[in-house]
Amino acid sequence: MGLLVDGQWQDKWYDTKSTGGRFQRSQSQFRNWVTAEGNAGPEGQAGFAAESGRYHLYVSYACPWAHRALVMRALKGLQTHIGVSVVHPHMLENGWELRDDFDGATGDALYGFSKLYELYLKADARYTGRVTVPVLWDKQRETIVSNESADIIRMLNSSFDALGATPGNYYPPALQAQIDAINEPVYHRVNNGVYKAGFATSQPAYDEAVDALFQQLDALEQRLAGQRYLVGNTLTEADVRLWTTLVRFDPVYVTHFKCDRRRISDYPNLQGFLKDIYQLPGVAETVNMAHIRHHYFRSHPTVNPHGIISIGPQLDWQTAHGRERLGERHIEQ
Ligand SMILES: N[C@@H](CCC(=O)N[C@@H](CS)C(=O)NCC(=O)O)C(=O)O
Repeated sequence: MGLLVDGQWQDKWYDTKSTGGRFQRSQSQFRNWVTAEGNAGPEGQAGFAAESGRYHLYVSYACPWAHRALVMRALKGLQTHIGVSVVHPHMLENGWELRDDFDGATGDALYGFSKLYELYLKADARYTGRVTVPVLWDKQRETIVSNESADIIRMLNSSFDALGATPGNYYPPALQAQIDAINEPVYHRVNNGVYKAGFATSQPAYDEAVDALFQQLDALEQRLAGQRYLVGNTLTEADVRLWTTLVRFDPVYVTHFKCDRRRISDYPNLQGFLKDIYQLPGVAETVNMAHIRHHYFRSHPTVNPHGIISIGPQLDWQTAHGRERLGERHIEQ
């Protein structure tokens, strides 16, 4: 685990001294936007034109943020238009490594780099910051379009439709306010909440994070009692964003990040929701549990010094979820 400082790699764990033991996630820095025609992004970001074969995703199967991008790529049927390189699950002194000596890890399909930070340096030789996945890479300009998953999934959702993407709008204009409203607490209390609990280095920091996490999961359980998805019966990006954390919860976060008040399998509605999305076409193939479990248990020596991988629960997400009773799934066109 480390970061680049003015183009130099430094092996450093997260600094929680100045924040009372609280983990703070840094902001992503590459924030350009792929649009259908190459026009500017929604907030004026530099535009890159959508073209088949031009963009490449660097992901980790372990990472919930990168997983969002893989799910959206599958829902939109973009597998033939956007290639993928998968990092090795262990993230240690060199950060993410582009090795292929673990089933499912591909190495670097474009440059043969062995470390992800080399790709960041190709985009910006003096980059300062963390070296994270996902990365959306432009093979034409040889630079990073974006390393922010929240933005990348919106680009995949809407910018590639003219190239023959699978129809479906997971961030439709009429629902954007509702999607944004639920994304906010889900991000802070759940997606990032599990990390805040797991990486806390003081009791108050941990207590705050787990309290907020389980309050939010309880609220989501209630919300999903009367509707199939987070925004009515329409499947949206908000569901994808919650789902990648739920998938990792019972097999990893309960033990490794000490999120052990309840399991997702103790929440009937969240568990049904998890299965419902898992069973969508193309989605189960994006879940690689060996990468998920090896990554977390082996990559955080401050949390799990001996790297023992726990036995873990038996998961059965292919069985009936019963969520049809709440109504038919709607996908906005
Ligand atoms: N805000 C980013 C966060 C991405 C992120 O933090 N990814 C983690 C893996 S789960 C990572 O690459 N961490 C490496 C590090 O922090 O050095 C996004 O959503 O794209």
